[in-house]
Amino acid sequence: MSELYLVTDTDMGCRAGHTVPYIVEEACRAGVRWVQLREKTASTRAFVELAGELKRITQMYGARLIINDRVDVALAVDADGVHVGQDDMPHHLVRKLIGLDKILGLSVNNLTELQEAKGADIDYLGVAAIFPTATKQDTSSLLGLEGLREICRQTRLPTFAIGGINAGNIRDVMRAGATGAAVVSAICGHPSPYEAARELSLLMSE
Ligand SMILES: Cc1ncc(COP(=O)(O)OP(=O)(O)O)c(N)n1
Ligand SMILES: Cc1nc(C(=O)O)sc1CCOP(=O)(O)O
Ligand SMILES: [Mg+2]
Repeated sequence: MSELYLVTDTDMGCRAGHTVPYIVEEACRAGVRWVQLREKTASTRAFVELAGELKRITQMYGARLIINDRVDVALAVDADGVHVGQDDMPHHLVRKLIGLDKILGLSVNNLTELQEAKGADIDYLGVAAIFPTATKQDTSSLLGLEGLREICRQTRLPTFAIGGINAGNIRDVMRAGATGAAVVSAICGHPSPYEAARELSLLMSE
């Protein structure tokens, strides 16, 4: 199964002429099985409606739907899980709210945060940021491939690298020991999300 993880961006999709449901369906058609709905400015109503639409699409393809930051939205649409970072709701409270059966992802940006996450009831780590990215403004300092390699070496949890990953560097990311790679612009900003996802999947399995 492809461990390519699509994180959505409505504005970026719009600029490329795509809606988020279109991007998600094309990516799923290309084999993507991890989808995170990330909406930083949408109203709660719009967020829930989009999440419901993505739930139908991801279910059709057997892909997981993860909701960024918002436990309430995840619960409202019975999503597969939630992804939180260091400034979001603490992961132990998220776990309490979503229950044991849902997927919980946590961002770690350095080795200290990795240590703090030891023993926590989380299912995977988002390891960030690997390379420079224009997609998120408030990123932590860059880990680079060396930082990624060290974090992967020190954990048994699945690791999804994120930040500036594209067709030119995804093989290096996988060689550094990541379980998978999470991307926004490489798929959402591409003229063909299907072709982009196919190429990335092929490269990461080489
Ligand atoms: C897979 C994955 N990894 C990291 C992040 C970043 O989460 P966070 O630090 O909470 O930042 P925002 O995405 O909420 O801006 C992620 N979303 N997904
Ligand atoms: C959602 C997200 N989190 C990051 C972090 O550093 O925590 S970087 C990022 C966006 C990654 O976008 P792109 O694939 O276009 O570089
Ligand atoms: Mg967050």
